[in-house]
Amino acid sequence: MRIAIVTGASSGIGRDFVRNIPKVYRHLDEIWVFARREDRLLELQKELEKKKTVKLRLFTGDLMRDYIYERLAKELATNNADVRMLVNAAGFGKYGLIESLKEEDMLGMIDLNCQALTKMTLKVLPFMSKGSRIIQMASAAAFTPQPYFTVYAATKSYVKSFSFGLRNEVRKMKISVTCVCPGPVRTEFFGLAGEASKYTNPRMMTTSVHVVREALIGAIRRQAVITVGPYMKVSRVLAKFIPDGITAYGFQIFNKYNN
Ligand SMILES: NC(=O)C1=CN([C@@H]2O[C@H](COP(=O)(O)OP(=O)(O)OC[C@H]3O[C@@H](n4cnc5c(N)ncnc54)[C@H](OP(=O)(O)O)[C@@H]3O)[C@@H](O)[C@H]2O)C=CC1
Ligand SMILES: CC(=O)[C@H](N)C(=O)O
Repeated sequence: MRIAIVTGASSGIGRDFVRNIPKVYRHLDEIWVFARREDRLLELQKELEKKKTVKLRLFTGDLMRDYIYERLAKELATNNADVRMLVNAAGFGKYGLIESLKEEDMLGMIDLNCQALTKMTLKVLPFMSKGSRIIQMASAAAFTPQPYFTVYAATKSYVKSFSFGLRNEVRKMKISVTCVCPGPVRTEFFGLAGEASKYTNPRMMTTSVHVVREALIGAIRRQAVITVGPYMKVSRVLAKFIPDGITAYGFQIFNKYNN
């Protein structure tokens, strides 16, 4: 069975991947979608049923718990799955001073953004074959440390580094890995992130549809990294030349100025 797997499918970027993957992969049998909110996944399933594009198989549950990977491992094996595309889009960020954030949220970002993404990749990789593609959602926050988004930015640096390392390891299997680094995107992310939206320039905001389009084009071309939008492209170049200490200090000043 030829499938795609998408985490974070109940909203934002992940949901738009599910809507758009069938346009570029026309011979998929199913897309397996992961998120905690079953009502959202059922809505998406109905939407795709109406369009008669591809069947969705729902994996409702928490990616920070083991049961979801146990079910996945069983279903991959029993369905003789050939995973053509894996998209790791589940993630969250909490903005604020370290001492004001809850420890469980900070550790949760590491668990979901890094550990769950890694676990999903490791579980799925043996079921991928020549020509398969992996898309990892990082962020422009991966380019440099960001005070007040400290843990979130650190998790995204991990995703970027993991993606580059993995890309080189799986090249011999003809599997490609693309790391996607958008700036701010208008999704539910900012509803959960705390005050992050207060410091976000609306002109820099883009849509999840735009991010997904760029990501899918980049993945088809087997690009290593996709930086979405002109501001983020400039940030990426600057981050290569300006020492981390200076950019981190810049973020801190900017946020103080806004307080
Ligand atoms: N929005 C932005 O500005 C940017 C986002 N990104 C990254 O893109 C990715 C997608 O973000 P975006 O679409 O904006 O955010 P959303 O908040 O819209 O979506 C997050 C998704 O992750 C899922 N999720 C969260 N926690 C868990 C969990 N414990 N187990 C399973 N699923 C979970 C949510 O589903 P549910 O709640 O139903 O479980 C939801 O489907 C993230 O990795 C984010 O860091 C990168 C750059 C910019
Ligand atoms: C939330 C994000 O990841 C975004 N790149 C930002 O820094 O606002």
